Amino acid sequence: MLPSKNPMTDGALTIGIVGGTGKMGRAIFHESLNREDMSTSLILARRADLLEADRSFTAADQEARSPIQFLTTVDKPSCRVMIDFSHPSMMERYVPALLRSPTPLVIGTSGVRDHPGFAGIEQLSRYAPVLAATNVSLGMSILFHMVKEISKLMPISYHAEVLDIHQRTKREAPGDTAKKLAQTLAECRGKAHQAEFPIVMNGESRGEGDLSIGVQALRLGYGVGEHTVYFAGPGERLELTHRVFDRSILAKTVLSAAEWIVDQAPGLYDMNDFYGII
Ligand SMILES: NC(=O)C1=CN([C@@H]2O[C@H](COP(=O)(O)OP(=O)(O)OC[C@H]3O[C@@H](n4cnc5c(N)ncnc54)[C@H](O)[C@@H]3O)[C@@H](O)[C@H]2O)C=CC1
Ligand SMILES: O=C(O)C1=N[C@H](C(=O)O)C[C@H](O)C1
Repeated sequence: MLPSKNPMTDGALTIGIVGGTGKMGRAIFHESLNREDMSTSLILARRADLLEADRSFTAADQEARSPIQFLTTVDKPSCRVMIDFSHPSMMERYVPALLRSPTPLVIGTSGVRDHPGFAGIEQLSRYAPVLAATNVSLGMSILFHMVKEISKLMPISYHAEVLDIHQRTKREAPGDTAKKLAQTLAECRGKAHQAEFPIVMNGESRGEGDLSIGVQALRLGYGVGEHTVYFAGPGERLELTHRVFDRSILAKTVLSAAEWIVDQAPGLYDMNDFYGII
């Protein structure tokens, strides 16, 4: 680890941001500037993104309390905790370094669990604490809890569907949260009714007695994220919606989660562990 030479940052928790050029990465960096007890020491991104973002990075560097390393590959982590909100392909650029020098990690990038690089994350979790966070919002952790409870009560004849709405440029459609909501519905409804509830993407018209759980995605506009779980039966429909209005609230939570994860024992954690939700 690089020692801090700046009295302003001595004792501060140093963070590395993978995907620091992206919407979440920038939000996390800017929130870190509001934290006296934190300091960004490393930003990892693709070369093209670093070059494109050159001007704003110069400004970011000037705004920061200590010098930032801008890297395309990490050889030795110069941070106490790494934070990854990027693309699954980025894992190969820093996970080997974290394995060599076990370093706590918060990873919120979508699609990582389906990527071969996740084996490295699982390996890392044997030596350092890792928080793999599909969705960092408190409201979303509570929504998952509600979905589990409602699934026990909802009759088998009621149809369940998930709608995922995100900004036009989001890469995944549907996203990880929507898929995980559908999996949770399938598991919990399956257990409650001793039946199989298949998951279908972009579900078309189905028979009334079809138990499948459809997942739909809309990609439009510039907002953050919105998920709705529907339960519909004769003459009624229950809708549970979670909306994020501002990325800065996600970034604040990520920093609190980073602070939390450094104090945990090695292992793979999720946001329920952070929030203390069973
Ligand atoms: N867990 C959670 O609560 C949240 C998760 N996310 C996830 O975090 C990730 C980043 O989200 P945003 O910042 O909105 O995305 P973005 O598109 O604004 O930024 C993506 C970042 O990844 C980097 N990158 C590296 N390789 C890439 C590739 N092959 N293709 C595209 N980008 C590449 C880009 O340089 C950039 O820094 C996504 O997977 C998103 O779903 C976003 C918000 C909340
Ligand atoms: O890309 C995003 O923005 C988000 N992605 C995550 C997902 O799709 O699960 C979480 C959140 O909805 C924001």
